[in-house]
Amino acid sequence: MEESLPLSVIHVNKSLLFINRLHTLFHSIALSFLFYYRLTFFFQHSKTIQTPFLPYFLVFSSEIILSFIWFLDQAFRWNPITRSVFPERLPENNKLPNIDVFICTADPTKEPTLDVMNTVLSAMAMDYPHEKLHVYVSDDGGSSITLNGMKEAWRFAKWWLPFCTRYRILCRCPEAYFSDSENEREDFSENVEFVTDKSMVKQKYEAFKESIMRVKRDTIGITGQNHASVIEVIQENNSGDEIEQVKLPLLVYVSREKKPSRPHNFKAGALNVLYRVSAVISNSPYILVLDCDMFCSEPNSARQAMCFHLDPKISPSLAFVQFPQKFHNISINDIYDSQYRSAYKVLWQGMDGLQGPLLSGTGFYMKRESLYGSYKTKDTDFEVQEYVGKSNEFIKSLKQNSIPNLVTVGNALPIEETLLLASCNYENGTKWGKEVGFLYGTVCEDVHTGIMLNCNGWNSVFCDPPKPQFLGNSTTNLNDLLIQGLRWSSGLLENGLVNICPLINCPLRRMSLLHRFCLANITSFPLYCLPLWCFALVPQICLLSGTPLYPKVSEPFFFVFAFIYVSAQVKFLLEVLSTGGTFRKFIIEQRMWMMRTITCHLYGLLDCLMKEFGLREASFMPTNKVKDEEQTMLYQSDKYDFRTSNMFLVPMVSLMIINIFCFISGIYRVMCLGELDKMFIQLFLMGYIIFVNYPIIEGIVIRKDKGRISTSVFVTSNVLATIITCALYPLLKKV
Ligand SMILES: O=c1ccn([C@@H]2O[C@H](COP(=O)(O)OP(=O)(O)O[C@H]3O[C@H](CO)[C@@H](O)[C@H](O)[C@H]3O)[C@@H](O)[C@H]2O)c(=O)[nH]1
Ligand SMILES: [Mn+2]
Repeated sequence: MEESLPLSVIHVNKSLLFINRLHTLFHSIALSFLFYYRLTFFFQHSKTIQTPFLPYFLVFSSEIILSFIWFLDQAFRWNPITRSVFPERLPENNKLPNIDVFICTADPTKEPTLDVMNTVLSAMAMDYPHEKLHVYVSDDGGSSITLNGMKEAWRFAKWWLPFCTRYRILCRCPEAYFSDSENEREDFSENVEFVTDKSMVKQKYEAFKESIMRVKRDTIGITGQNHASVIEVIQENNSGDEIEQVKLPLLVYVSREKKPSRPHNFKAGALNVLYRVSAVISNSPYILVLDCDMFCSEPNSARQAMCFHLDPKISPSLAFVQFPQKFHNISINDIYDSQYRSAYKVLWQGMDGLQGPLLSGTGFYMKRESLYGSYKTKDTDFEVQEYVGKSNEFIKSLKQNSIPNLVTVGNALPIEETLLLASCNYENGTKWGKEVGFLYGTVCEDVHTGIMLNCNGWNSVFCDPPKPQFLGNSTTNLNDLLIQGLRWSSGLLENGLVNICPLINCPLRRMSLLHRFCLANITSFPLYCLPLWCFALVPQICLLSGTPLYPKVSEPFFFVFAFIYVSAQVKFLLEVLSTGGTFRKFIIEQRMWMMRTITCHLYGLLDCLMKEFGLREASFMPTNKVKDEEQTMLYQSDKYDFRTSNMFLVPMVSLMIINIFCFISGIYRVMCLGELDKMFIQLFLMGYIIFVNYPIIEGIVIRKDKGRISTSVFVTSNVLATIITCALYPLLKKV
């Protein structure tokens, strides 16, 4: 009886589905009227040349691009689903499969060691048989600080893990646990033994913290870009500890070899080294990947993921179970939309109803086998070596089909072999990063790898339980956010335009059309920058010269445009409200969309093109994770921190100046020349842009704090705005 109960169920919100499809239908009809209107204009235009051609052409092209991306976007809304899991129905502990946990860190100055170790500890303390967990940390910085931190973490784990298990602690990240009193379980808070144990463990934690803080920078001779491979299994150093023997998960430090002359392929390169090294040590059939800033906040994710991986109906084609990225450092109003609401509350659910969500870089349980590529089709040993490299131990691990090499900790570990597997030259002439493992050639290795898996016929599952299983650090200032956004848009475009174009390059039988649309949408949405730049400039400058680009209010086609605007806004508002947002969030998300699109998506596009033409090298700048008091204060009081480079700020401010200037001139025209009927839509567009981006005006005019927009930026932006206006005005009027 027990056996027949499902491990997971799917929920479909029928009314949501109905509303979505109805909206798609009506909105598409309205868009076809819009196209009809524009095309008839071009048709008539060729006969009567009164109005300039260029602005119409630009606006119409922008409308086509926007509609195209909107159309692809509807695939996410077609069949959204959610899932629930029943981990209590899993087989007993000794029948559960082994799991290897991969944690990546790159730079101890940008990624504080204490935080990284908290991630390590939270993963070691998961509610899963400890002998079945193996935690591997990749240190791309090759820093003794990290290695030392892991030794300290290991010592502390001997106290932390038994404490978590004994009292069934919910939050297993020590820092989060000790800084939040709400983490206590009701049933123990009165218990005397618990209280003494807790204070004892807390003391140990303080000591652990101090020992990490105490370590001075001791990295003379090695730098992040130049060091030999180091692999060390963190072990008992029987220092006569008074504590009883506790079984801890295996903990391994891995720092791959790096040479300045050799490309190291960023995080994907690091993950592939962990993938090989772990194959000859533990070779677990499942892999959990975590960024160093993303800790396990609840201990159950492994069991929840197993509800899919061990389900005979889902498992055969299942590559990975993705959990959403959720963040612990987000303020109530979330002024930067740092939580990426739409991705993890709308898009991933939508893809889950098709072939499964995209790989999101962290918080996923991957089936080891899914990254083998087509190794099974290779016949001779020679072919296999050409494919995955020369390590016989590694090749053996593939054949063993996930039987662990290591059963008990303390066996002689193949360290020599692992050093070879972590060396720079190992991948020479093989298919690593092209067909095997995580893919190279992009700074969005996650999306790229996910798409490749889909193309090879693998599926994925989105698991978003009510309580967040993983909590990370999101970007909470404009500078970090825009730098990260630039990297993403450049990487995504690279995926979409260059590496694998999802619309064209996947075998049809392996991927449905709708899923293809989703992938195409995700990899091409940075192209939004083209229409948005156009809508931020062309109608504005045309208003100055009195060129109307839209139908008059008194014409019937006015209602087509009005309908499109209102229907898009209402649909979006409903979506925000129904996924836990507020009206304010609805405005904030539009603002961030505009700010990101105007700046980082444009630069991302340029970056991608330059990389394509060999003018620039790919770079992965890790996001800053060090907290800054002042910046946090601005963030918590909902003030934008405009301290970012001029490259980002000046275009934003210039466009705002142009919009305000044209809006005022527009009002004048309306008053003096009575052109409201003719110019209403253009005037409205400017009003809308100014209203949504009001904080920029505040940053220039009202604010006095350090995060405001400085006078020099304002002056530079004015110069740029004047140049743009003077250049475009005659062009848009005459051509
Ligand atoms: O050369 C590198 C660069 C980065 N990392 C690690 O990669 C992770 C992600 O880097 P982070 O700076 O935190 O970037 P984010 O923009 O926050 O990361 C998002 O975007 C990345 C792709 O651009 C994904 O890999 C991540 O999972 C996703 O959270 C971190 O653990 C880094 O330590 C490395 O190991 N080696
Ligand atoms: Mn991160």
